[in-house]
Amino acid sequence: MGKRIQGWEWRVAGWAARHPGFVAAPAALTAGVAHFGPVTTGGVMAGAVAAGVGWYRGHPDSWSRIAAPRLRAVRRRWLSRTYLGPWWGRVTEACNLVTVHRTTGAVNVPRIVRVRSHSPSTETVYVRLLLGQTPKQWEEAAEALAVALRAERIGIERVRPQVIALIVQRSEPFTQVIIPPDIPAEADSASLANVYLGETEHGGDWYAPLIGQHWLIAGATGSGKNSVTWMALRACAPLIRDGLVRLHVINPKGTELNALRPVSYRYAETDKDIVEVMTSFWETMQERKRTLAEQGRRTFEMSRETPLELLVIDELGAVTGYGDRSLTRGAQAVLPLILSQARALGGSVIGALQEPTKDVIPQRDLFSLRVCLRATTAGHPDMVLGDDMRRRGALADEIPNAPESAGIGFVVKQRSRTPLRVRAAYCDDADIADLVRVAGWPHTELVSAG
Ligand SMILES: Nc1ncnc2c1ncn2[C@@H]1O[C@H](COP(=O)(O)OP(=O)(O)OP(=O)(O)O)[C@@H](O)[C@H]1O
Repeated sequence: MGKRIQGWEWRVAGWAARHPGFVAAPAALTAGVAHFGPVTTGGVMAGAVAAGVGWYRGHPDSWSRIAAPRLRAVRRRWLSRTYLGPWWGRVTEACNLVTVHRTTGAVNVPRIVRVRSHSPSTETVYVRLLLGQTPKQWEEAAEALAVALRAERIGIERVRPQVIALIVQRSEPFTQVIIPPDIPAEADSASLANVYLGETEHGGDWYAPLIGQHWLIAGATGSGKNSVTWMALRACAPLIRDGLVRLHVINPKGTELNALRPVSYRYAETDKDIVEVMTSFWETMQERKRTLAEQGRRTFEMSRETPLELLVIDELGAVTGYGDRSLTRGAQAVLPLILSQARALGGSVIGALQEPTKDVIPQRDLFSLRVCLRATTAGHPDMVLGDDMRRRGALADEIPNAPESAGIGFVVKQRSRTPLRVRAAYCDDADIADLVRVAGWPHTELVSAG
């Protein structure tokens, strides 16, 4: 007893039940030809193809959102050998992802439930776990799987208790610099609830809220950290002009961001000025707390009386960690307070960082958007994005150190805790000048420190 395995006809029937399209399509075709004749059936099929072409030409956006992922998935699933039974069986066996029945000796291969391909460079393969398997086992095998499937990298995501998704990155999705859209002539607070930053690996736009949020951008030198900051400031430009956003800029290196000096409410480069600007930022927040209490309001609303106070810190590491003691002591006295309390009061922080070590970012979780651009060591992605993020695919340390890869990095999709590859749009000098022009006119109340 116990040596028998299921007959092949049952397995075929099971497969057909799981893939009804393979039975339904030939059946419908045969029935169509028998019933209406080959000409009519051919005509209907040609009509369907023409409708598809019409959709593709007429509404490319909805086509790429709805039809393309499915069609690409069909091609990947059935027309390349990668996910076909025999090869998939070999790959999973070689990566120790099959189980063997103790008595029958039958090899159980994890089943592919569905394939979707949201962008030409990636596909998401939904796999049903075998009894006794854990997603962790797949995470550990991700690197071997990537080699076997000839992918650049594979990320694992838990979908529901027994189903995981393999996010298979075949090639680099970002081969071109992303040009930023025009600065809006008019803007309202809604535009800061959804700031355009660039593109995601799925070919969609990358947005993040800024109001009531803090952002942390980590990346080695030359990784393009400032692009994210510039994109935020582009969204703010008309609001800065209208007095609805006030910029507090801390620029210890005195580079690039010094273009913001004319449009900053407060600007600092030297240690003394930096401490002063940060302290006064905190005082403004305390003042705001009193104002809101007097007005009997519990939440902040952006207005000329209570503008969004935006603190931009280039080189957060120098300010909180390895700078002069007078600087770091002063900064450490107020920054934790700002990070923990300013959000509700209309204060946001954007901090850029080169070396994301623990002492430099003690309050990582207070930053709601964390971007990890090219990193110099394998430990950095997890330090910025959270535990296990590198293993799940945030291979920021493998982004090539080349200008062609600048602005590429990872964020974490909060709901699924999965890394998402993104690329920030690139503002060149002319774009920055444009931003300063829009934000500066007719700015009148400048108070610059330093
Ligand atoms: N988003 C981007 N897309 C394409 N190229 C970019 C992008 N951002 C930056 N670059 C290119 O990469 C180069 C380096 O960028 P940049 O000096 O701004 O990086 P950084 O991380 O801010 O550097 P640092 O830490 O040294 O200030 C730029 O000269 C530019 O050519």
